Amino acid sequence: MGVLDIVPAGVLTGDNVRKLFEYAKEQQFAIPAINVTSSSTANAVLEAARDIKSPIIIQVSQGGSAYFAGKGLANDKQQASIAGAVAAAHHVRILAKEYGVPVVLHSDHCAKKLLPWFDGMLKADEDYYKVHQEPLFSSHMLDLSEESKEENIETCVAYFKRMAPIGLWLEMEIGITGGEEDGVDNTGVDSSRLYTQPPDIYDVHTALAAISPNFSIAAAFGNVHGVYKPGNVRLHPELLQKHQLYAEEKTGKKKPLFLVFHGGSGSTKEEIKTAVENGVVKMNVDTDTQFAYLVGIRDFVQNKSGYLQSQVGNPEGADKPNKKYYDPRVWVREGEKTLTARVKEACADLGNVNCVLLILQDGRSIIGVMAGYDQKSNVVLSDSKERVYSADEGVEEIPLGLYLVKGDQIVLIGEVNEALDQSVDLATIRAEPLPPIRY
Ligand SMILES: O=C(CO)COP(=O)(O)O
Ligand SMILES: O=C[C@H](O)COP(=O)(O)O
Ligand SMILES: [Zn+2]
Ligand SMILES: [Zn+2]
Repeated sequence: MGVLDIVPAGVLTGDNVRKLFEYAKEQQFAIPAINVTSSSTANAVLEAARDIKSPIIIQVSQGGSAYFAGKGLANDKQQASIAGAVAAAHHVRILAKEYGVPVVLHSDHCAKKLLPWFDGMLKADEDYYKVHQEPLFSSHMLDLSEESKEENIETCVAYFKRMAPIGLWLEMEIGITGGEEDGVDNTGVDSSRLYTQPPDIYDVHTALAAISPNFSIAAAFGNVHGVYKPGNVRLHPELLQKHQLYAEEKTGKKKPLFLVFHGGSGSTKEEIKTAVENGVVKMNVDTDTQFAYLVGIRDFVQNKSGYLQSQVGNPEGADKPNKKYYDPRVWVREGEKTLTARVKEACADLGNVNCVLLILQDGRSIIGVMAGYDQKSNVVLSDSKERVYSADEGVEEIPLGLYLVKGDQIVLIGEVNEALDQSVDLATIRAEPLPPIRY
């Protein structure tokens, strides 16, 4: 049974969102939530999900929404953030079905001072509901964690009463995510506030469960936005088990909480695994995917420098045109490929892969991601480049194995007898010199 037996492809709303998260909790995997800021980044995320046949969460922050609308627009009343979020939502709604994967369409942190942005999105959801009997978005986050617990819960309850009847999921935050988020600088916050206590979580659960089961809690366990030098961030995902046990004792239900992991970038595979074991169903990743998007473009600009200095004239001749190098569809595409690869890695870390996935890497350097699906006759392998290799296209069954992506070619390095989801340290298996490290 796969995820498409549980929920349909396309943007999910209402009980389908809960069904997906319930399935994830049961099966002990989580879904990455990737911040997008443009159609290009949104498409690259959808492409990753499509390649590995996995559900995905696409989210926009308040600043990301304004960027989606265009930085040239005024945003003094959150009008650009509202319009940008709505535009992003329609874009994702139209394309999610084409990519054929379930998508949770979400808005990220909304602090008290940004509530006009939230109000604008909620109005768009209500208007959409009148026509389509479902909201525009799947879910929204409220982040009143800077305020008192009472005010935080009260605000969430008031909004949730409006959201639940139209099929919107609510994510709320209690305890503070360190680092920076839109207009809120939590870099100097007292470290005790970075770890939420079980009774506080349970108070949230009690207040929201009285309205609807469709909500999740971003509990702080030392999470920080951004990536810093090792040792700066002390993540304690094992604390999440205490929240589950506390709520379990009170409610009599096993692992009753849907938990959200903020600040996913830079986390170790072990930390991620522990979080998922303790009921995390969503992990936010922004900083690492921002960097991944840069890498492909950076490398292209560096490697093709001689072709990018003028419209005409390159190392092959003074009269050679360079259009096929400076066309944004060429160089932006390189960023999309490296972003797609990083999203697949996040999916693999979270166990959110409905096929065989091989990540070829040297330490933290990804040099290729292979997604495959082998049902004997129907092999599909993607090298996270343009092509998807499939049996239908006349490519014969491709054995499961360790592959090296070399230019447009995929080279089999070694066969593997059983399906596996794993990262492969190329240094231990390579039979030939490493290609240039791309990541
Ligand atoms: O939590 C996040 C967005 O809400 C993302 O955090 P990172 O940028 O640290 O991945
Ligand atoms: O809040 C965390 C997310 O990474 C959003 O970031 P942003 O506000 O820079 O868009
Ligand atoms: Zn916060
Ligand atoms: Zn966050």
